[in-house]
Amino acid sequence: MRRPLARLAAGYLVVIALASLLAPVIAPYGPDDQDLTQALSGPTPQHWLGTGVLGRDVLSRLLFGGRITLVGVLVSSLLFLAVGVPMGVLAGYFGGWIERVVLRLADLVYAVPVIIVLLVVVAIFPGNETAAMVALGLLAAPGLARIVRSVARGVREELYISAAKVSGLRAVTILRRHVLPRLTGPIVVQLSLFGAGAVLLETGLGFLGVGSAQATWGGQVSEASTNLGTQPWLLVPSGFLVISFILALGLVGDGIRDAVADRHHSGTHRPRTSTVPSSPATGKAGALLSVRGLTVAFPQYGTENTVVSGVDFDLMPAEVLGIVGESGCGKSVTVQAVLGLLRGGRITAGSVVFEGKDLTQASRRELAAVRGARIGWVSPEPVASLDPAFAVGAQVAEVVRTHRGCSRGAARRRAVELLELVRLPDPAAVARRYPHQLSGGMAQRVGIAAALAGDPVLIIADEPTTALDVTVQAEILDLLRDVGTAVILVTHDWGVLSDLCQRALVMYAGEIVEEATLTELVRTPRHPYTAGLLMSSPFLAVPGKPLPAIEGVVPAPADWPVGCRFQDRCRFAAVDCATGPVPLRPANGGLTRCLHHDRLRELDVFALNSGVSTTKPSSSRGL
Ligand SMILES: Nc1ncnc2c1ncn2[C@@H]1O[C@H](COP(=O)(O)OP(=O)(O)OP(=O)(O)O)[C@@H](O)[C@H]1O
Repeated sequence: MRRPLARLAAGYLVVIALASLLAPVIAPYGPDDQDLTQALSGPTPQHWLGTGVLGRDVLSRLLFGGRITLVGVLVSSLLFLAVGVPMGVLAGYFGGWIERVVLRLADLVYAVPVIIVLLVVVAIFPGNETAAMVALGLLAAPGLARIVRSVARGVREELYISAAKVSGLRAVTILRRHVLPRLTGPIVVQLSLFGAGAVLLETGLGFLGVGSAQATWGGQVSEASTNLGTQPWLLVPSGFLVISFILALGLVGDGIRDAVADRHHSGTHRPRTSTVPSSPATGKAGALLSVRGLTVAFPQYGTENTVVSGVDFDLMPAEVLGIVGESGCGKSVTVQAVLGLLRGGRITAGSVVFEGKDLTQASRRELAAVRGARIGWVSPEPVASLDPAFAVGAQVAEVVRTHRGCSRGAARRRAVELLELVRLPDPAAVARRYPHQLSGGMAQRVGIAAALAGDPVLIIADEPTTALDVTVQAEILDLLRDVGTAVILVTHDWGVLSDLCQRALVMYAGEIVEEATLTELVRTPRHPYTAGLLMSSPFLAVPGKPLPAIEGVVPAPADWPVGCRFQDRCRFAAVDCATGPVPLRPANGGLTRCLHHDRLRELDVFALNSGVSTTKPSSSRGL
């Protein structure tokens, strides 16, 4: 309802449907009332939309005609849905022989010329348009099944479906709760396309003179076309009605599709923003980005599961900030929330103030203007983040054009400049290559070039070097250091962190447990989790000694304990750690969420670090 065009179109469809329904009450004449003295009159005070060849009132015939046309469209659309959706969902979700049968059936139906079948049907049931519409719905359903099947197949692979299966949910429940809602968008779009096609087909049958003998929209178009020479006006009312109806169906379909997409993909930002209470706390003066109280939840079995809670941090211009932690601690979700890229989840509280504007309150358009232009994104999977169907130069040029609005030629030249900037040898030749012709390191450079295309002031890089070998890693890190923008670097690798970052946040179980400059963090960790991470880093391994590991695993969001979330894995845990939430408090020049950080001096990591400089020697990366 927030989309004005879709709302207008929906209102128009409702008016047309109501007017058709109330035709016996509101039509000025009966559909077949004749007045031969007024034949082909054009608009007059008695006949607002003119009359046909037998002097029948055009407005009345269109109103009555709507009843037959719309019922036909409704019947065929219901059949289209009732047959196509279950076929597609079952084929996509269960696969196997069901899928094979559905696909073969769809192939078979595709091979049948629809219009011939419909002509046969109207020949068998003369003048019965509903029979033709039933046939149309049945013939189009396998096409819908094919589309639904491919989307359902994608959804089937999602981890949460596996989790739902593992947790014993019945297939019907999984299909109803988890699969069907994700299919709404494509189904609505297909339905609006089909509805438009059905109206056109009904009009076509009327035009061919094989439709209903009663007044229909198609019949009106047919009558108008045979009298085009004597009364061209006659085509205006029926033509306008058919065209505007189809247009309105398309707009409503697109509106619903976008609304569904918002809910499932980026609803985080726009429609729900009014429900997000902004944190009263303001950011640090001069900060480029200030995140306060950021809390993110994902839907799970009818409720919402908070996976990141109360994240606060500031990023100054040109600062390089690291976010470190084990897998599943919430690093990626945090940066995705900053970018408004949460898929399926939403921000339930907090603010993300970037250049003075709270992105959680920004409209989709405002967000699109920030993403790519002011904030660049470097993906963890360089090759997968490039479209295999296009040369990489064209892909970078596309981003340049989007943000600069320049000509194609200028965008191509800038793309080559950017490829040169990221130190790709022979950038003009690389620009012509496709992603599969690049190594991982080259693809990541192209990814960085694309991130730089809008001249951003901040680059968010989520595990940018994980998929690369060590020497290429070093080159990519050098590149990120030299781009001159602020950088948020998500990593679980202390080497990468110490190579690039001035300051780091340590995340554990969805919250920041420590924040400090990198030197401080490494020399004197303020949280046992940081100390554990450091001690288990291969960079600090002592030859001949087993690498210490933190016992246990990160608790799943649903199992976060009351109080300190690290308590179950912590050797310093005491009674007070479990009594209530532990706030992030200043300690030794940084921030910690540990009540007993003083006891960390008992750990080996201090001994290991004494005398270790974080200014790395040029021959080795990291600590
Ligand atoms: N789409 C999703 N739906 C439901 N839960 C999700 C989704 N994405 C992430 N989560 C949950 O959010 C939590 C944080 O995940 P996140 O990916 O941010 O961790 P991470 O620290 O970046 O780990 P990694 O280094 O493995 O990416 C995890 O418990 C994860 O299961």
